[in-house]
Amino acid sequence: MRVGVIGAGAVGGTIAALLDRAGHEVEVTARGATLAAIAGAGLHLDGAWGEHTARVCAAETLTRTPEIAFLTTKAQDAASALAVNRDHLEGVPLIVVQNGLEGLDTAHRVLPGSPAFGALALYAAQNVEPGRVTITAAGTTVVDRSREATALLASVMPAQVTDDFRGAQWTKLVINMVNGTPAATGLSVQQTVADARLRPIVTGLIREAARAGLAHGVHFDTIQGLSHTGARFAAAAPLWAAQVLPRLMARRMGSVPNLGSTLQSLKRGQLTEIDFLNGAVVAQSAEVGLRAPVNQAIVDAVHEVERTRRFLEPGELAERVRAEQSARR
Ligand SMILES: NC(=O)C1=CN([C@@H]2O[C@H](COP(=O)(O)OP(=O)(O)OC[C@H]3O[C@@H](n4cnc5c(N)ncnc54)[C@H](OP(=O)(O)O)[C@@H]3O)[C@@H](O)[C@H]2O)C=CC1
Ligand SMILES: CC(C)(CO)C(=O)C(=O)O
Repeated sequence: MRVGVIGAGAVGGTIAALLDRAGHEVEVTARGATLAAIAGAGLHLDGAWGEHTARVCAAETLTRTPEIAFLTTKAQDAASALAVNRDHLEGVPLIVVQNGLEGLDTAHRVLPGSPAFGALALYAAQNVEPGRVTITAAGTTVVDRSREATALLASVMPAQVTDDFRGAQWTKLVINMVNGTPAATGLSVQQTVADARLRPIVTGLIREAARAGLAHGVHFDTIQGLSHTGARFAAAAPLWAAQVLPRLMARRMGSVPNLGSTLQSLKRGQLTEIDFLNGAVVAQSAEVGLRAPVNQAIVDAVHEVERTRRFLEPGELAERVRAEQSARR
């Protein structure tokens, strides 16, 4: 199949390399150092799904019209990345592999004539350097309704379809509550969950996300072991008891340190997706009259790190969270 991948970073690089290995005709879009690396030495994948160097076509924008396309940029780049590829994406099935709640709406807005489906990656991919990606933890991809896209992905990696993408998106948003604390501190997900000062923060983030979803009437689709019952537990249980949830999430990631995709952006000197993750929890909470001070404190902390390039010490972050909680009481 002719496949287009918009944004050959960690997730896009993984999808492109695995589909190339399976014999598909893959074209990726990339820019700067990533484009130069892929054009020169190919796209290199290693880790949980084996090693492969994909000699894929690479350009700043698509040069031909694919039969199916994947959008794999960070959420803040989605609209502009789609717009510059509009000529080759009109009418083409588009799979938006993105965290947060907005990717699919963005695709519908920018490309109203293209059938768009969401997808949620539950593996951990690290863009170790331009054109080189390592899978640090295997996991499935949950795909919104499209049997065609699910079959294509399932031929190269674990993938499953869901008919309740909104419920799955919210469950994934809850899972992504593990991203912010590493981005604020520079530590891995496993380290933040192991730290007695940071684990209550991660738990508080999860709790606020679960409460917001429930208040919006979301039925959380079960993914990666987190079910609607689990989300209700996260929302209602005392903080000490709910700490089992981040522990389970971290355990699923295995022993290879997982930075999470948000910290990876900071390590490359880029802005993050934090407004689309913890920022989404703050916004969704406000819509239903709830407060989300832990998420607000993390959004502020990560924006500070974006500006100053200085990670916060765990105790310092815990103090910021406490201050935000008492200010909003
Ligand atoms: N990494 C992971 O383990 C997981 C990530 N996700 C989600 O998947 C999505 C993608 O994340 P991830 O792969 O980590 O992100 P990356 O930052 O690694 O990759 C995104 C890539 O898109 C490129 N890009 C952005 N705009 C354009 C454009 N206009 N044209 C061409 N390329 C562009 C970026 O280039 P540049 O560097 O030049 O900006 C970058 O290489 C996010 O929503 C993330 O939350 C979900 C599950 C796991
Ligand atoms: C599931 C997880 C946490 C994997 O790293 C992810 O979605 C991310 O890093 O954005």
